[in-house]
Amino acid sequence: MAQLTQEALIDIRRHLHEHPELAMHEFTTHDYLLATIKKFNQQYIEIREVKSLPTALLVYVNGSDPQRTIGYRTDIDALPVTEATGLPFASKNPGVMHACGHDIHMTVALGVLNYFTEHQPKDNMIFFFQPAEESENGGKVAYELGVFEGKWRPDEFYGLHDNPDLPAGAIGCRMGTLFAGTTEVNVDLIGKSGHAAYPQDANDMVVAAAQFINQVQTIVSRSVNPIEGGVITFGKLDAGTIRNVIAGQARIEGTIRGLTQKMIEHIVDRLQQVADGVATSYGAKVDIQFNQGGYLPVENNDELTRRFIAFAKQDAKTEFVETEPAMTGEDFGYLLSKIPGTMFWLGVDDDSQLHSATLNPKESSIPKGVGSIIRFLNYRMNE
Ligand SMILES: CC(=O)N[C@@H](CCC[C@H](N)C(=O)O)C(=O)O
Repeated sequence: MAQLTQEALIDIRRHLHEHPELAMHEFTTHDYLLATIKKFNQQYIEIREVKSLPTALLVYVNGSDPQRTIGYRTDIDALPVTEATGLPFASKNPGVMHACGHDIHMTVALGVLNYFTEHQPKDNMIFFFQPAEESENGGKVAYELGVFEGKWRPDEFYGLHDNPDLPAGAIGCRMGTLFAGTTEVNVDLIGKSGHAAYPQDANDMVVAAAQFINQVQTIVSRSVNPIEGGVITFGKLDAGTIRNVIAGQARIEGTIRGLTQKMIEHIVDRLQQVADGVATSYGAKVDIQFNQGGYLPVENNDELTRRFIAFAKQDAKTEFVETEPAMTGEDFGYLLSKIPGTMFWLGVDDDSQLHSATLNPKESSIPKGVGSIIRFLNYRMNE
């Protein structure tokens, strides 16, 4: 196959968009990526599958005169969101949608890989198609399985995330922290169910959950330095079965965000205190669990990011935007804690936010993103 045209890239993106799959279940996505890559020029590449992480895919590109190995990562999973875009290529998997733009990420990665299969790079390259970014931290899982050992360990790692607030195709980046660290929180409240008419004989966990949620609202407003900021969002609450039975149990699921590990730990401590307080005042069992997994703050490496930004600013065809840190999380933070690198934004110009059922990234961002990344990588390899 020759170099992919813009039309071919759009077809790829639409196919991926139509067939989204949840974290660690990206089997048809994996097969489609593999089939697509097998159509590329195989002369310089080696494709690798990982038995213990079956939806992951890696591709090694042999450089012509390698000084280093450059890694490029894309995530491949989708979200449990019911698509409401009305697009002709909307999701065919009910209740699942590429609502975070990973279809765009994969297409850009394929575009860049395809270019380097046609134009042998100077340095070696590794393309990592990573499962499970939205949950289950596929990047950390891969690292801990030893996927990046030996020649498969990049010296430096790059990856992008789409950004609806930036113009289509623009590249956004910053020195230091790009994304927050996140920690998942699950709270189980256990009291005693009973008849709606006899509250004195029951222990109502709807009321306890409401109290817990209300009290938590004071953590960020009263216990967090406003200059540093933090987020606690509960996206899910389950309690009770019917209007006239007092709920003996409730479950709350949420996520914490902070730009430093210290802030995350501070919020975790305060949540534990609020949970203990609600347990005491309601005579309930409140079990709170935290899981950070690989969602460490995304810390861009100074030297590599300075070079990346310098390139983007002077490249006439790249529109560069210096961005603020964002409270979105990314398990690329874990990989960047092990291997130096840079994460950056690709603008996709849309009114809908990430994780929204109406997210509709502008496809013109794809060829622009592919072009900017190829030019950056060639600059990096040849400076
Ligand atoms: C880019 C993006 O939206 N990433 C996710 C990462 C989720 C991390 C974890 N599962 C959590 O919910 O805390 C995000 O929600 O920011």
